[in-house]
Amino acid sequence: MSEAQTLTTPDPVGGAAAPVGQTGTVSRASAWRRLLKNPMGVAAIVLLGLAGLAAILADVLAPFDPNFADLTAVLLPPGGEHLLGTDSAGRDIASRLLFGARVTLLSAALAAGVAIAIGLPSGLVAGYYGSWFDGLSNWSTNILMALPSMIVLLAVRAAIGPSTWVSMIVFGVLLSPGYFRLTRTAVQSVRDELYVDAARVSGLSDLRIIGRHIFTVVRAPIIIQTAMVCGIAISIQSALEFLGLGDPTVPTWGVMVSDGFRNIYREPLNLLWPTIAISVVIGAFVLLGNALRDSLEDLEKTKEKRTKPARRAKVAPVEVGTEHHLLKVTDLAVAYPQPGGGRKTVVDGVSFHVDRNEVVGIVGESGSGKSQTAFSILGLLPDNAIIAGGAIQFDGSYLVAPGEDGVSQGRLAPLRGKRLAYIPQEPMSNLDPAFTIGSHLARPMQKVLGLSKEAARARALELLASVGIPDPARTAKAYPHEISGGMAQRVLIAGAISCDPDLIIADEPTTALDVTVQAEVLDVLRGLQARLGMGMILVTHNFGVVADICDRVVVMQNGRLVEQGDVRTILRSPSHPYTRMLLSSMLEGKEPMTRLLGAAPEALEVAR
Ligand SMILES: Nc1ncnc2c1ncn2[C@@H]1O[C@H](COP(=O)(O)OP(=O)(O)OP(=O)(O)O)[C@@H](O)[C@H]1O
Repeated sequence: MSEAQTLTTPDPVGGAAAPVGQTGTVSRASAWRRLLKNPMGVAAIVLLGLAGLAAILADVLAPFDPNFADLTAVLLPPGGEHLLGTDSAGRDIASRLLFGARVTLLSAALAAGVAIAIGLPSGLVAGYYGSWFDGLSNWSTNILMALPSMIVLLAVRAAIGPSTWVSMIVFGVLLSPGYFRLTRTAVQSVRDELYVDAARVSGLSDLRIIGRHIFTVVRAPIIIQTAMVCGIAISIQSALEFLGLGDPTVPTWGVMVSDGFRNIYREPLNLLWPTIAISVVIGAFVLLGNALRDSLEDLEKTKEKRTKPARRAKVAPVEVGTEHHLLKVTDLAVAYPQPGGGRKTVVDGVSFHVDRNEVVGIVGESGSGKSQTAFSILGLLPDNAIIAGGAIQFDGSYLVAPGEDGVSQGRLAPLRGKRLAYIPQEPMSNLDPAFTIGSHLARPMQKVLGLSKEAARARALELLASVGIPDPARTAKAYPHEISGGMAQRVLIAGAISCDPDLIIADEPTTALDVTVQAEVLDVLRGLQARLGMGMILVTHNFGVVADICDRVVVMQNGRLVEQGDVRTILRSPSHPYTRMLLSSMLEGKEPMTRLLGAAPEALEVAR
C-alpha cells in the first residue's frame, strides 16, 4: 500500500521518462555514497566546493575592491601586489575573479530556481491531473520553447538595461519548459501505478500523494537537470557579457572575458583567467550531472504499469438501500466507448451481495469481467469507463445510484482506508520502493486513523506478526526489494486489515506467488477474515482457491454472471456448462494449487 492503504497497496517507483529514471527506491544515503565513490562526482564536488568557497569568502580573500580602478596600473602582468595582474581599467584581476564567482554562481542558481519554481509545480499538476490544465500548460510551454532565447534576452536587455539578475530571471522562465516536460512525463509514468491508486483509495489527499509518492519520482531527474541548467545559465550569462551586454558595474567572469578579449594582444593572460574559471565551473556542473545520473541509474528499480485512476463522478444524494447487505451489486453494467463510436460492454447485468463474515468468490477465466466488477466497487475503473447500468450499495448507501454513470468519489472517500480495503494481485509492484515496510504500514494509520507515530509503529509490528511475518521488527525496517513476494503479499494483507475494514476486496491475491507460498497466504487470509468477521470478495480464476476459502461463489463468463450460490452446492452440482468446464479443468490438474487438487467434487465437500 502506499502511505495509505487499505483499499490499499502500492508499488515501486520508477521513473521512466527522464534519462535517469527514478529515485524511488533506494535510500538517499545509498545514492550519495555511490556519488562519492565516483571519481567524476568527487572531482565535480571539489571544484564546485572551491568555487563556492571563493564566492562566500570573496570579501575576506580578495586583496582589492573588485571595482577599484587604478589608472596608473593598467594591464599589469601577474606579479607583485596584483597576483594575476590588472585589467584595462587597472582593476585587480584576482579580486574580480573571486567576486565574479559569487555573481556567476548566484545568477546560475537564480535561473535554475526560477525555472524550477515554474516548471516543477506546473509539471506535477499537469502530469497528475491532466485535463484542461495539462492542455493549457502544454500550449504555453510550446510557445516558450519556440522563442529564441538569445533574441529574447537581447530584447529584454534593450528594454530594461544591462542587469545580470533580470537576464537570469528571464532565462529561468525560458528554461522552465524543460522542467515542466521532465516532471510531467515522469509523473504521467507513475500516476497510474498501483501504489498511487492505493494511496488514492486509502483516502490520502492529492497533495499528500503528490508530495510523498509522486515527487519522489521526479526528485532525481530534477536534481540532475539542475546541474546541467546551472552550467547552461553560466555559459549564456558569460556569452551575453562577452558581447558587451552585461552590467559593467558588476564584476563577473563574462565581463572579464570581454575585457580580456579586447586587450588580447597586449595582455593575453587576462583572457585566460576568467575563461579557465568559466570552463572549470561549467565542466564541474556537467560532471556532477553525469555522476548523479550514474549513481541513480544504478539504483533504479523496475516496475509495471496498470490502468487506473478513479473517475470523478457527479455527487448524487445518498439513499438508503431497501435490502440490507454489507455490499449489494444490482444489475451492474460497465462499458467503454469505442474509437469508431458505440460502446463495448465488459460487465453486463451482474448482481450479487456480500454479507459480513462471509467470503464471496468471483471466479471466471481471464477477461470474464471479474476485475472490472471489483474495480467498479472500489472506484478504480479507468477514466473512460462508464457504469452503463445498475447500482452498488455499501452498507445501505449507494456508491453508484441507479442512473449514475460512475462511482461517487465523494461517497467513497470516507470509506476508503476505514471500511473498505483492497489486496491487489502483484505484491511487489504495490509497494513503493522509496519507503520501508514499516513506513508503508504506519503512515496510513497515522493519517487515516489518526494514530500517533509511536502507536502506528507498534500497531504495524502487531499487524506484521498477525500475518505470520517471523521477525516483524526487522521486516519493518526493510525496503520492499529486500523482502520476498510472499512476504510482500503478507505486508499488503497487513495493510489492508490495519483499519479493521468491514469489506476486503482481494484481486487474485495469490496469483503472482510461488505455488508453495500461495497456500500459506490463503491460510493467512482465511484466518484473519474469520477472526475479524469481515466480508470478503475474492477475485480469482482458480476454483481451487474458491473451494478452499469461499462461502459463496459468483461465476462469470464474458462479462455476465452465469451462476452463483453456495460453494458446496456449486462444486457438487454445477448447473451451468461453463462452471462445469471450469471445475473439470481444475480437477484435471490444470490449476495445481490447493488441497482440492485431484479431488472429485464429492471429495471437495468432505475436504471442507
Ligand atoms: N480500459 C479498458 N478499456 C476497454 N476494455 C477494457 C479495459 N479494461 C478491461 N477491459 C476489458 O474488460 C474485459 C474484462 O476485463 P477484466 O480485467 O475484468 O477481466 P478479468 O476477468 O479480471 O480477467 P483477468 O483475470 O485477466 O484480469 C476484458 O475483455 C478486457 O479487455
